[in-house]
Amino acid sequence: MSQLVDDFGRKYSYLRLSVTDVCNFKCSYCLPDGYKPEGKPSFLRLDEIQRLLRAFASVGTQKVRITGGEPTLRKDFTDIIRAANDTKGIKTIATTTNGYRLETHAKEWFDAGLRRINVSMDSLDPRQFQQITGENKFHQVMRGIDAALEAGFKRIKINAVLLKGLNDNDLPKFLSWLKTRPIDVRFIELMETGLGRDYFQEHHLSGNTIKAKLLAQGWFHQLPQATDGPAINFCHPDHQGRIGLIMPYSKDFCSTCNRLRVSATGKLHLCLFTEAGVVLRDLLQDDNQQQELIERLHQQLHQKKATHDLHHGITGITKHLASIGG
Ligand SMILES: Nc1nc2c(ncn2[C@@H]2O[C@H](COP(=O)(O)OP(=O)(O)OP(=O)(O)O)[C@@H](O)[C@H]2O)c(=O)[nH]1
Ligand SMILES: C[S@@+](CC[C@H](N)C(=O)[O-])C[C@H]1O[C@@H](n2cnc3c(N)ncnc32)[C@H](O)[C@@H]1O
Ligand code: SF4
Ligand code: SF4
Repeated sequence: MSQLVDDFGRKYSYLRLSVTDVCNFKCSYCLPDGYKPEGKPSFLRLDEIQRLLRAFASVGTQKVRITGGEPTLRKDFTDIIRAANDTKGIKTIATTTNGYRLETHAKEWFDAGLRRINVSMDSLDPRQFQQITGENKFHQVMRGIDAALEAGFKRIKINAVLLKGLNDNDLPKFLSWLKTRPIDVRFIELMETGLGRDYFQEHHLSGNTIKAKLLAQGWFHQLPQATDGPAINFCHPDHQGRIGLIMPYSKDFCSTCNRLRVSATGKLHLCLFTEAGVVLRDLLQDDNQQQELIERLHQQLHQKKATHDLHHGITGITKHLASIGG
């Protein structure tokens, strides 16, 4: 079956699958008032997820990231990992989590086939962590990161959204933390979403400020590897860990886009900031629908635009990133 390619020649081998919109945190840049259900949610069932993964794998998807909301809130989270692991063609199974269940479940997930974990940790100061996430769970998440390293995860990525006036002075703490740990800390530039224009204007900070500090302290830019995500990575001979910068407002950020998203209710999002989701769920009900599903995917790829429109403040239907998993 042929690989998914868009009209700009970009190939899609990475699926970000959201499995729930629900979240138990209240991150100030994402769900400041907590998760509010819109009607009765009906998220993809395990059998629908299996069919979806099979179809994506047959058109070249090799990596699946399970995200949310908070994906680990799903009771069948381990079964979802297993389903991905059992799908022929899927080579890497990853998740992005706020980490609150890592301490108790890291080993179980590793044994089910999960190999990459990205944990959100916006501050290394417990009080500021609580101020940003609305939860007093700093120590629990930290223990979870240690548990994941012990369980066999080789390198863990930490996501910190760069927030002017909140965590913009935390770089030294992060640097000393990863001196002796195989951890990649990635600073993500705050992205504007439908719910957050005022917040964006108050807190957005360019990743270039971090870049200048790193270069001045002997960190150097590591050449990107084929499997790298959108981060620009920096390393230092005295540090085991690395620093990454995700700068979606930088020039050419989208030129290497290799990812598609499916929402928790089974809609294909061609871009994180798409104007509309494409229903796939009607074609996830029976194994006999696989060919039709694959054709829909190929057709839709022609609609994918060259880049997002964030520079013009156009955020599409993405009210907050919990609705599609970042
Ligand atoms: N604008 C934009 N931001 C992205 C994209 N992919 C990831 N990000 C941002 O980076 C954040 C962290 O992403 P992760 O879920 O950790 O995944 P990743 O950076 O793709 O990680 P790897 O697969 O490990 O490279 C996301 O929540 C987004 O905020 C993308 O395609 N476009
Ligand atoms: C939406 S969350 C979903 C997974 C999980 N709940 C977590 O927090 O890791 C995925 C990532 O999106 C990031 N994120 C959320 N809103 C963002 C925004 N407005 N700008 C940049 N990153 C954002 C979070 O920091 C997190 O690392
Ligand atoms: S960033 Fe993740 S943990 Fe924080 S509110 Fe959004 S979905 Fe929840
Ligand atoms: S913003 Fe859209 S086009 Fe750009 S890298 Fe992200 S998903 Fe791809």
